[in-house]
Amino acid sequence: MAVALEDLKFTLQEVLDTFKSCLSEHKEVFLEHYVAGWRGLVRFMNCLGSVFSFISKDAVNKIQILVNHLNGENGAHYVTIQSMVKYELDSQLVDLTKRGSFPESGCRTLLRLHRALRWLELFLERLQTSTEDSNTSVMCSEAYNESLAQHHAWIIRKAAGTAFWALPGRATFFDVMNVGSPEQVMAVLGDTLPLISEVYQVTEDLYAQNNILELP
Ligand SMILES: CCCCCCCCCCCCC/C=C/[C@@H](O)[C@H](COP(=O)(O)O)NC(=O)CCCCCCCCCCCCCCC
Repeated sequence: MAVALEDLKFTLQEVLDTFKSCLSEHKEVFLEHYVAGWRGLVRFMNCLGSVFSFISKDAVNKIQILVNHLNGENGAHYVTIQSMVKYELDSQLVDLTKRGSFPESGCRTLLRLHRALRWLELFLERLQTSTEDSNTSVMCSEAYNESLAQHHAWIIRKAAGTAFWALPGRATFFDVMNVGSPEQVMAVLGDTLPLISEVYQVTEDLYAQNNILELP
């Protein structure tokens, strides 16, 4: 029952709001909220059709790895992304140069979602400046080519590129977002984009400082 009610009041606004609660006043990123934000995004993507299920499967898999860390016996080290990075690096729990003993480290797993967050940022920026006749598939693939694609093998790029053509048009896309009129969609985007960008940038800086932006 609780789940059904939650589904009923689902709107993209809430998902985007979750990203707002990610940052502490000291600019630490709470992993629990970060993961909750991703859960919501995946839920949204699932509403767009089954051609995206290979993408959501991978995202769900990665979300689950992080949740397992959070709920595991060392969960206290996983409260923020900052504490996770410190803990895993100090304890040598990360494969730094090639895949080996730690294929499910929090650091490498989160890095994949982090790169996808850049795609989201670029895509939402495009949506925000789009007009009625803008093409969502084009916006999506441009955002992808500028971000995630650079980290994907060609077979994945090909599959992703094909899926993007199945995206609904802008009007339907806005309906699925379920935040109201196009003007309200724009307002939500205007509110939220800076926060997503900030979460992205804080994470990017942290990974750069620790030299872990290219984890295998
Ligand atoms: C709205 C349409 C959704 C477009 C989604 C764009 C992202 C396309 C990503 C294609 C990933 C294909 C699946 C496989 C990926 C993995 O190979 C690859 C590498 O992992 P590995 O190092 O463990 O092997 N994984 C990844 O890069 C992580 C991908 C995570 C993708 C999450 C995408 C969530 C999208 C949420 C859409 C929400 C839209 C909201 C708009 C208002």
